[in-house]
Amino acid sequence: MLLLISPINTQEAREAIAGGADIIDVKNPKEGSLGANFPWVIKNIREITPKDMQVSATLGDVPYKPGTVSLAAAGAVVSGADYIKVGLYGTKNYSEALEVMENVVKAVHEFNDDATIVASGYADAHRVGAVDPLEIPRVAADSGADLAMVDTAVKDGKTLFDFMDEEKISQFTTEIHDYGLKSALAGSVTKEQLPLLAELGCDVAGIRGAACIGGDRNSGHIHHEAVASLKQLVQSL
Ligand SMILES: O=C[C@H](O)COP(=O)(O)O
Repeated sequence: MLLLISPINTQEAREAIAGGADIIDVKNPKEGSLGANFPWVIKNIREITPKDMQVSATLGDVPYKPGTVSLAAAGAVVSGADYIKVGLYGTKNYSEALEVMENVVKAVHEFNDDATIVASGYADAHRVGAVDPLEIPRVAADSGADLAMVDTAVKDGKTLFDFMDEEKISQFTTEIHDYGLKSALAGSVTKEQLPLLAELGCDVAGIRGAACIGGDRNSGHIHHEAVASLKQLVQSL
């Protein structure tokens, strides 16, 4: 299992790199669960990140606007991201989500054929009217993406497991593996939950809160010691 850590600026990115994160996921929590950051932040973080380490960028909790979202995807790739995450927030069903993802895949591949593309749904999709998370593996596979992910849309202390039980998570990871693709799981995941995530077939664990001092994704800051302790655990699994 790989450890994806979500910094908001270069200072936090340095901490995540020093702590041994596998993927540096540039994010802007002020704009939501998968909030997008600015192109210059992505560019600056790419510049300080070792070349063999992937830099991810979230495009936001995106609306059902395939043109807008594919333009954002192109912007993220041009800014240096080689791992593109799309939060399918404003898409209500499989066909809307597929339309957005197909256009993102096309836009990303115009600039970088090797980039990794992640279709992300939300475990608590019912709270915001988004597409059912169990549709995401099919959306990822049919659109040509590389990973299917779930996160939580509302960051109010509830975790992934408050909305998806072990059986549903397993169903999600098994389906995406059957397509020959990978799974990513997030949603206020704690260090203690990492062994269970690995057991349930998680290929990439996405974390911000648990990598921050005090464990708060908004008021805290990523610290290399917290990241190193997560990484040590992940490596032992
Ligand atoms: O991509 C993963 C997210 O950054 C997870 O953030 P969180 O651990 O604060 O829910």
